[in-house]
Amino acid sequence: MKKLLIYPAIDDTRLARIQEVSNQLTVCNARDLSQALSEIKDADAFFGKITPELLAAAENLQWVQSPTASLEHYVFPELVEHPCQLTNMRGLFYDVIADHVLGFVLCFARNLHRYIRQQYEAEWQPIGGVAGKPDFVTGPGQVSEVDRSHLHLSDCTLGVVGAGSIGAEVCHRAAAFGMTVYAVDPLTREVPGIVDDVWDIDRLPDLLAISDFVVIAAPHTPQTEKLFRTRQFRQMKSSAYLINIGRGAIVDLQDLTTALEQKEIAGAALDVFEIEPLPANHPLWQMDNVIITPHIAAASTRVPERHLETLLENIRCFINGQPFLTLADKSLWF
Ligand SMILES: NC(=O)c1ccc[n+]([C@@H]2O[C@H](COP(=O)([O-])OP(=O)(O)OC[C@H]3O[C@@H](n4cnc5c(N)ncnc54)[C@H](O)[C@@H]3O)[C@@H](O)[C@H]2O)c1
Ligand SMILES: O=C(O)[C@H](O)CO
Repeated sequence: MKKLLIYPAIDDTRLARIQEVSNQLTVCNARDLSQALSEIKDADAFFGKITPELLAAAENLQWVQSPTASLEHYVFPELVEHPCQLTNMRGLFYDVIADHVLGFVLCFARNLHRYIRQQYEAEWQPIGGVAGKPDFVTGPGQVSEVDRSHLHLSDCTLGVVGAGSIGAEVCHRAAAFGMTVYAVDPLTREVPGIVDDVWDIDRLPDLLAISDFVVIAAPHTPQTEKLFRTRQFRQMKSSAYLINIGRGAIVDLQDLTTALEQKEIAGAALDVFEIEPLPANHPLWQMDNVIITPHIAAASTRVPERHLETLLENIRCFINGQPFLTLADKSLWF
């Protein structure tokens, strides 16, 4: 009989669902650290927050399940060296975060974030127009400044950095809006039906140079930390927008602030930040070309059930000796 240790303890409802999975599994839901330290000795599997102390006490551990998709605060050198397999919670948020990204894209394309600010002031002012003189309607074939200030999405290119489950769904949704879509990724070579040729990450400068919207959907890894600095912003079009729903550590916050102040890029929509919460006195809060959401892009009524389903499926795989649904490479952090 295999033994699964859970620590910190989970609620009775989820525990009952786990116990239903198999009669070949003993489940221990540790109430405190001292119980976890004694129970991990003969545990085969672990779900929760593993630490160097717990890992050192384990004599038979074969599998560790992280409760999060991201692993940057989870892996440590002894875990990387340990022979156990590590699985994460990727793949749960693909649709809801892609919706969040397209919400940002639509705001920038149609200036919705700026019109909402104007609405608070009862200000009737087409963006791009002269105050008090709406010049939206011009002669046949004439394009006004107001026209130019509102993007036609099917004229736009969206570039995705990280074509995993979230990045691929962003590609699908952007293509449905008629956008041209490109992506870079170190491993994925195709987003079926949308991008035949996902470029290797060394073509990031090419992606930045052609994109009207750059979407970061990559994990925080040693390779992606501060991947976006002044140099990368300068490689982007000055009319382009940056969207980050991956991890804050991928974008240097000071360099981004400077790039926005100096109009090296047109704007940014950010769900994640190098410093969270973003300090109340940070200049980004006051910029009308910046949209800020407080790390909630994954918030959804469906995610908790998917989270549990992923855990249950990985438990089934473990018991039956099948490949895990969400195996991670411990040394790569994803
Ligand atoms: N904003 C949020 O609340 C929120 C919620 C969930 C996940 N996330 C973040 O989104 C990330 C992606 O989630 P997912 O479910 O799509 O994971 P995933 O594992 O399916 O996809 C990650 C993709 O990033 C690629 N990648 C790795 N290194 C890269 C690099 N150097 N450059 C470009 N791409 C790289 C991987 O090859 C993979 O295709 C997570 O790791 C997490 O950090 C954020
Ligand atoms: O990585 C994850 O699981 C999400 O970002 C929630 O923190």
